[in-house]
Amino acid sequence: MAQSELTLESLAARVVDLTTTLTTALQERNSPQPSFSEDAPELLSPAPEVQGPRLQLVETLTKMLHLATGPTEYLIQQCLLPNADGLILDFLNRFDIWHLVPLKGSSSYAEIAAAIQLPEVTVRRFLKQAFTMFFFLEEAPGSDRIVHSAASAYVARDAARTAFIGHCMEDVRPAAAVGVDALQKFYVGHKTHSEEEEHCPQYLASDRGKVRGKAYWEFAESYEEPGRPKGYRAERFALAMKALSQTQLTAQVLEKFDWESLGNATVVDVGGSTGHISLLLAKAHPKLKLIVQDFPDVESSFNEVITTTEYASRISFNAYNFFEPQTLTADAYLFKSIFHDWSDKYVVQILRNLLPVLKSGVHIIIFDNIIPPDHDEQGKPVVPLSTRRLLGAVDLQMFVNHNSKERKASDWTEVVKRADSRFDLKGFYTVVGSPMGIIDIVFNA
Ligand SMILES: C[S@@+](CC[C@H](N)C(=O)[O-])C[C@H]1O[C@@H](n2cnc3c(N)ncnc32)[C@H](O)[C@@H]1O
Repeated sequence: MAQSELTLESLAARVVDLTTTLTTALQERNSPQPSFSEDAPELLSPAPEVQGPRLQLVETLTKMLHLATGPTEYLIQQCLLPNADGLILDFLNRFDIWHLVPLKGSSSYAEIAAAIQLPEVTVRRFLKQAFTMFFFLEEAPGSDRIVHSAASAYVARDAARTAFIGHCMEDVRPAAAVGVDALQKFYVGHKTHSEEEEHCPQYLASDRGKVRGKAYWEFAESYEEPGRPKGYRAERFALAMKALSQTQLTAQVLEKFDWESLGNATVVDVGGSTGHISLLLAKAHPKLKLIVQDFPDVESSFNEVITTTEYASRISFNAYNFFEPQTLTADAYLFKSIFHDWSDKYVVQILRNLLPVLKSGVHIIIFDNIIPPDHDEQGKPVVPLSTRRLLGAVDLQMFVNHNSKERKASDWTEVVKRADSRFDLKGFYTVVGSPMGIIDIVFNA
């Protein structure tokens, strides 16, 4: 049905159908149903029979909400809510309210205010807005005591999630605020989009009154402020990547490549950060040896994550700058969430830096977002609205932070072939419910 023909009633009927399909699929798998409570399931089953109707339900409800809201209220909301939502999320995270309310317990407004040395009246004002975002709630309406909601408990349970919020609120938000300034300064009057890294909002953003003026990675490594160690933003970013992985069916996507077919193989995880992807591979494939490459400063965080695990003997660290020629010989090179940080010009350089060590048959495995087409040949949307919105947001975040972009299958083919015609694209593999996919490339000398 065309969007213009949708009515509240037709949407409501579809909501009922999809709700039945989803709850039945969960029951059949003995999976818990979603709930508002602190111990709500963090992620519904990854099975396509669950993820398919779940995403369609979210889309149908979103459309229904849009109709019920109407254009007047919608515009007011769009102008006011993003600023307020960002402010609240930044407040909850920087003052670590997540841990001032105990899981399975409660805290009073006065206790929270005393712990963060803010006036109680201010804390009440900010928390009141947080409740409307489903973060925390009063123990009972009007109560003086605060308890966790499903969403706030989810954040409190894992430091990677607060790291992800910190990255989005403190690294990206100031740059997004000057995104249009960057368009006006660097892009107006040009026919093509610049491939230069310094033409991104990150360069114009400021922190505590000081303009950044440098690339994100350099900024994250070198930034200091009173009370925080130099480079804390880089360490936080590494942890944030772990949180993002938890939401993208990472293990399922990773297994779309037949790792067992490599036999007793060495895999280099280029830009592998603290090694959390290599850890997944080491657990699932005992014959693999993994080498994580990243900036030298990442090694201490890598050691914290990997050395205490039983897989440490098969995962090592190698300090390497991927803008230098590769020196390690391996059976496969994995690039997980690397290339979306770079415009085509730089992707080509990074791929060409593999050439000195490549032999025929070596795999280059790109694990990254693969943007689906907007519509099929009949004009029907290919992916649900919520996925399109999130992918669009990630794409813009790449512009804001790096002047890079997310890529469709045809963009991937084009940039890989631009790097070297001997890179043979064997296939694109995706999983329902994840924006990410595997691109398998084999080098043909
Ligand atoms: C988006 S993160 C991806 C990390 C990891 N592969 C994952 O998926 O979680 C990009 C990584 O590339 C690393 N990186 C950026 N520039 C690099 C360079 N020139 N040489 C080596 N690593 C680099 C960063 O330190 C970071 O760990």
